[in-house]
Amino acid sequence: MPRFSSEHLCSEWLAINARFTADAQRFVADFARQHAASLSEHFYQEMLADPGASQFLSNDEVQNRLGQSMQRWVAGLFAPTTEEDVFRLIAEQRKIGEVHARIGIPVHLVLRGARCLKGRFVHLLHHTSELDENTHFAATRLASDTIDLAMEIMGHAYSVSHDRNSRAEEAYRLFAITQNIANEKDQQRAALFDWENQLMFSQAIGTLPGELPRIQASDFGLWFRHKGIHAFEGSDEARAVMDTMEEIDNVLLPLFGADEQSTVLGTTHVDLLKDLRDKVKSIRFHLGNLFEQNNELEAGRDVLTRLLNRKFMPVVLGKQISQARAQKTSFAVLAIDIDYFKQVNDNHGHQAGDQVLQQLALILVNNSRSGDYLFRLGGEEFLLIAVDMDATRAKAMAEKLRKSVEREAFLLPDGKELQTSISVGVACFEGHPDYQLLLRRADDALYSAKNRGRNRVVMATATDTAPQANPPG
Ligand SMILES: Nc1nc2c(ncn2[C@@H]2O[C@H](COP(=O)(O)OP(=O)(O)OP(=O)(O)O)[C@@H](O)[C@H]2O)c(=O)[nH]1
Repeated sequence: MPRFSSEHLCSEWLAINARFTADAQRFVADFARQHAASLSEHFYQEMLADPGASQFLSNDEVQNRLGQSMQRWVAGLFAPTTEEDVFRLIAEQRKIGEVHARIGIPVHLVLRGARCLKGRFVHLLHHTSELDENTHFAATRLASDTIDLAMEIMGHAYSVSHDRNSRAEEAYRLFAITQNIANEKDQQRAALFDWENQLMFSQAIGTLPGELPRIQASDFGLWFRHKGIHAFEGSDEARAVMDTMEEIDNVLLPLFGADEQSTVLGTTHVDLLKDLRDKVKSIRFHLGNLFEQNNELEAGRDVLTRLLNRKFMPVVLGKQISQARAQKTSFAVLAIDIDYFKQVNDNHGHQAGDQVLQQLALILVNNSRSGDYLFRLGGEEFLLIAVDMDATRAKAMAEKLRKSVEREAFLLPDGKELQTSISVGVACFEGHPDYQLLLRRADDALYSAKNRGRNRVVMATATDTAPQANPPG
């Protein structure tokens, strides 16, 4: 999606301001600052009364934070004095748009919120007795145009981010259905070949048309109709495979069976065979393309450890958050990092380091449940998403993991053994819809575990409070 450059938007922002006198600009900026708190309060009253919007605002943390952010946003929007200020404002609107997309707030609610704010702003201006008619008119236009431009920038960032999230979501769905794409591809090609052989044999021995093996009922047909079609949903090629299978079963197969020289509706037996072969060829061709296009799905896994890589982390966290909010459950995020891993590489070589990473991945797999998600985020950093988990159990799980690593004798390529340890930062979902906040809390807790001496678990307690250390042992 093409987007206007920051320079272009900056010139538009400045052009809006330039249409008004310096006095009018100052007045609006002061007015916004003075009324930021009451505008924010009005906004939340209105939005909480809306059942569609209140689900995104029902959490205390959201309300407290958003109330303050909203006041800052209103107070800062009309006060740019330099180009640098405008660039900063543009970046801020983009960031807000991205957060809205990440949280999944429907765009109409964002626009509704903007309308509500604008209406209140105009209302307050209207009831300000000190204003002469000209200033009132200028202030209303300036406020309105500025909010519109801010919403436009926000809206654009929203759609770009939303598109990206949808593509990741789509890829994840596909990934989940067809776990090992290379295997699946070989298996399905073989299944298609099997059906073709069976058909040739059946028709060679004179099987009646009604009893010939139907492609839609074959292993390949079943897989494609029930799994493939979902995995490749929306693609023209998948539709073409479905149509071709239907045509083979419903049009071509009933024409078989007559003796070899006869013609059916002007079509000879040989023509029929050629037609069938062409149709199977086209299925094979489309299938190859479908798998080819989705080859990058394998990129969802880390090659060294076979854990998930960070590609699908936003999708998985987004899904967990929606589920936890809907079912009023909790889950935990464990940020895990090997201590002094650089020394392993330095002292024993990179290959030894790789082997340690693989063994650690195995310990993580063995100490988590099959519903949990394990990611290698890069280097020696791992992330465990422990589903249906409260803080007490998450802490126990992290401790168990830490102890398992501490006890493990890691085997090196030269046959020697090595002891190592991990630091873990644990954050539990608290109701905030933005997964970045949760990750940040887990990261801060991990950072704190490192600072306090490593080989320990630190729980990130409630938002904005200092993480609490859990002494090792
Ligand atoms: N063997 C191997 N090493 C890697 C890989 N990815 C990153 N590393 C190394 O991991 C090391 C990470 O070192 P640091 O970030 O300094 O952290 P550390 O030594 O573990 O220290 P603390 O985390 O502070 O306890 C670096 O030396 C990287 O080169 C990999 O895939 N294989």
